[in-house]
Amino acid sequence: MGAAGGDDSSQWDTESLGGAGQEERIFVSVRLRPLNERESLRNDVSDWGCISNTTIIFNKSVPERCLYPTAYTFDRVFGPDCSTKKVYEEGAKEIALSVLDGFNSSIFAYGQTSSGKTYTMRGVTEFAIADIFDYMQKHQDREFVLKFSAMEIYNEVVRDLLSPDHTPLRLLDDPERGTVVEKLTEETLEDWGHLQELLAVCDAQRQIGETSLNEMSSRSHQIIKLTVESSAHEYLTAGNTSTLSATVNFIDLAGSERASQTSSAGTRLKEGSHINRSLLTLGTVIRKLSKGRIGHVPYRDSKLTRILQHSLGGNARTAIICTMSPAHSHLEQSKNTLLFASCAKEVATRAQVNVVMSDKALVKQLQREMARLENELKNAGALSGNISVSLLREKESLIEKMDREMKELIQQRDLAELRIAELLSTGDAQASRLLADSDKAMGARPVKAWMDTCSASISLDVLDPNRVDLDLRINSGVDYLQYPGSTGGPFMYDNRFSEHATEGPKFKGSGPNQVGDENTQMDCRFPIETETSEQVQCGEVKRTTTTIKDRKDGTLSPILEETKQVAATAVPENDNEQPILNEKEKEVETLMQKIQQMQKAIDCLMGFQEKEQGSASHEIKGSPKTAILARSKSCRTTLVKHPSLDLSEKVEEDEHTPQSESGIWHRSHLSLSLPAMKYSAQIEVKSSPNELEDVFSSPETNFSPPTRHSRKLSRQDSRKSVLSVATDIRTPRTKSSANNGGSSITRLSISEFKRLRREIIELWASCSIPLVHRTYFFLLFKGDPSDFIYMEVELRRLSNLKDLLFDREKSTGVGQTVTLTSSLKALNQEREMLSKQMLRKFSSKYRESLYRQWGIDVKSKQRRLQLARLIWTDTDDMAHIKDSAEVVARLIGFQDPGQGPKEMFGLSLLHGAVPRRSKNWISSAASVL
Ligand SMILES: Nc1ncnc2c1ncn2[C@@H]1O[C@H](COP(=O)(O)OP(=O)(O)OP(=O)(O)O)[C@@H](O)[C@H]1O
Repeated sequence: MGAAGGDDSSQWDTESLGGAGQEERIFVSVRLRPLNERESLRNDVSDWGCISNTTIIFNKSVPERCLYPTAYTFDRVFGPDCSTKKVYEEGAKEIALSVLDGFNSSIFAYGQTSSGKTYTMRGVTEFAIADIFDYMQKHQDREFVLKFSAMEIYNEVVRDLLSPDHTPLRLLDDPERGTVVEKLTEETLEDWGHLQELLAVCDAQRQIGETSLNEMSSRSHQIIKLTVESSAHEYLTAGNTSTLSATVNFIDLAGSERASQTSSAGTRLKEGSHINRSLLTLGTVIRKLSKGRIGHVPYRDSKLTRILQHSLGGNARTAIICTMSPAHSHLEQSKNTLLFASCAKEVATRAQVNVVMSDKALVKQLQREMARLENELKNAGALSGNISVSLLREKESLIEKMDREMKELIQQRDLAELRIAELLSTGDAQASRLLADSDKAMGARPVKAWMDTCSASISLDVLDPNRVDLDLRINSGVDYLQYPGSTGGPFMYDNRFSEHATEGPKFKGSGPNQVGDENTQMDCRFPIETETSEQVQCGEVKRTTTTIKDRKDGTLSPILEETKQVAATAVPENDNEQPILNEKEKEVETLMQKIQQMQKAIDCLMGFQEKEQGSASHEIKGSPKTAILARSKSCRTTLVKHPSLDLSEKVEEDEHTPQSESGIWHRSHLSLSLPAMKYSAQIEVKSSPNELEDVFSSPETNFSPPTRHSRKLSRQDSRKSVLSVATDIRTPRTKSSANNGGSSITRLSISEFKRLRREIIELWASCSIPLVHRTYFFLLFKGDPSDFIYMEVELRRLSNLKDLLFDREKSTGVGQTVTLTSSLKALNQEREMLSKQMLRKFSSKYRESLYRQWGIDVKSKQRRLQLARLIWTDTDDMAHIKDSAEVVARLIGFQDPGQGPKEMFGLSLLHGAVPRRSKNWISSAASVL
């Protein structure tokens, strides 16, 4: 251990000391005193010897040696011949003088009674204080203040050794300084002489008693505290200096003793008991600390450990000098001392420089700190303001740029879609030519007449841009070829032949085509040529399962019969046409891929824009995002209104066979992939009016369900437009024949529509949604492409509402607290209201018919209420739902629900909400979502 405080260059350089907050082990040394006169007289032998500066060994001549370790190593070991000066220099000085650097420090003397603790500590204390005086002498640039105090802990009572008053002192817990002794006398040490006086007072005051082992046995623990405060003169005059303040403790513990050895009794015995108990606590604390502070450290179990808490593993540098008697008679006590020393050397402390600031300096420093913080705040504010403004501008320009790009992409996509439609629509010419060529080759009839009866439409599924639904229809009246598609999905290849048509397409049959055969495998190819003649395009209807139906009378129509024959004949492929076809396929593929890429970019841009604009709530997750490009190339309508056609009902009956009973509505699904392509052609685009017939018409009741509102969503909302573009492109030929009635608008996936509607209906029931809302929604949305958006929104709103209802009472954000119970209650009230309306709105005759229809006894009590409570209850029965909607619609007066636009479905789902129109149904819906 080197001398601390002696090196001027490092006195005030706390960092160079490396002790600021750094962990440091307790410095443990052992001092072995010589056998004293008494021991020598007893012919006691010395059991211990020091073999080096750090190792003490047990005397091998003693038989018990085998029971104990024979060698102990410590930071320093001092033999019997070592002077106290050396013990101080090498075992305590550095620690003691670190007080001059602002570190608290403690020097302990621990050992059995009469082992030389007092002898050692007296010397160490004097040497240390002498060095401190010396240091002060050498550092006139600083002003030092030494404060001396002393106390003893006698029989677990703290006493002031500098005061004649032996009143026990209280221990106080100070949050900063730890345990402090209240009213402890503190003398400012003036000089060496003063120190000697004070030490003498302490000696005089300390409890000393005679035991058989020590004539002057210390019966108490003595703690001498020397607090060193220092500050530089130059700063003192400026009034803003900080002061280093630290305390060094010189602790002379009472010695552990055996009553049998000390022959103590009475007072001595009691003293010894307290001494041993407090030393036991000290040993426990040291042992616990040596194991890494695991668990509770019982500092408060004794006043000694409580007062010395900081010195034992806290903010202090600590050195322990363990004193030992070498006498064989004290072997047991010596071993205990060495055991204690072994534990102590494992204990770590964490000393920090203690700086005390003067009030003036403190005020000045606080002012500086405040100014600095204010400055930082200003800078931060200015910086963040600048950042916010620039960030905002950046985002705005980004949004504008994205908007432009998005519009461009949408335009390109639309053009691409139109291009494909154009290619396909003009394909009939090519098809006619090729078919005619083929027919000529096989002596068949010209195909032009047949082609005039054909229709084709193409549907682009934006959700799955790889898919293009090609809808080819050949009208035939009652006879038809039906291509349900390999999967039986909703998109079917529609192929109807006109009764009067004389020609049909060429089929390359791959299986037997017997009259009346069903599920015949056929390979059907439709070569299509572009009108622009820029490139040749080919659409190919892949291998499909063909169902051939007879006339009612069991005979085949001529065209059907001929077609079947043609199909069975299997025209050989024209090798010359194949490259052309491939080229066309490639172009279509290129177009489709371009569309796909553009759509992705649009979606990406819009998604990002919404995110940027904080309008993510408008996003409709899981939306089918299906865009339709339906194009008729037929001179006749391809979707003929049939009196018995109720598509929605048919769909309900069989999801996997989307063909009408009459079989006049079929589609074929054609999937094509197209690479990117740039378009510049200007193609006239015209939107067709929505001409779908009301699939919910109810002939029995003459009820007029809502007519279609405009299916076309505003282009102002580009997202909406992307989601629900429904464009019908007609060639002049189509236009000229449009008045034949019907429409070529292609419906979206009916199974998807059904799935959504079913989910919605179930959620209506789960959430006890008002029947009026259900009715209006049910009647207004029937599967039109644009309906999907509304349905997705409705589904999402309902899902969220269900989460709310089934979770716990939550505010809906509209000032209402909705629970499942309250919804149900409101629903019951609505049913009661409807039952009352029945009396006013329905004639008794009609009511009776309703009772009978709904299986209610016409003479039973509360018949109207029964009916009101029956409607909208069976979510699985679509007929029930439809009838329920009809009843409610009549009661509420939805005579022309079509006047109520779809936009009204931004209204609240909650009971009591008055249906109203919303200017922006999406934002309204978003508020609920
Ligand atoms: N290293 C030493 N060299 C010579 N004499 C010593 C040494 N250590 C102690 N002594 C003597 O041994 C006797 C007991 O010493 P001291 O009183 O310091 O023991 P102690 O540990 O303080 O005992 P207690 O715990 O009973 O107070 C004293 O007379 C002292 O002078």
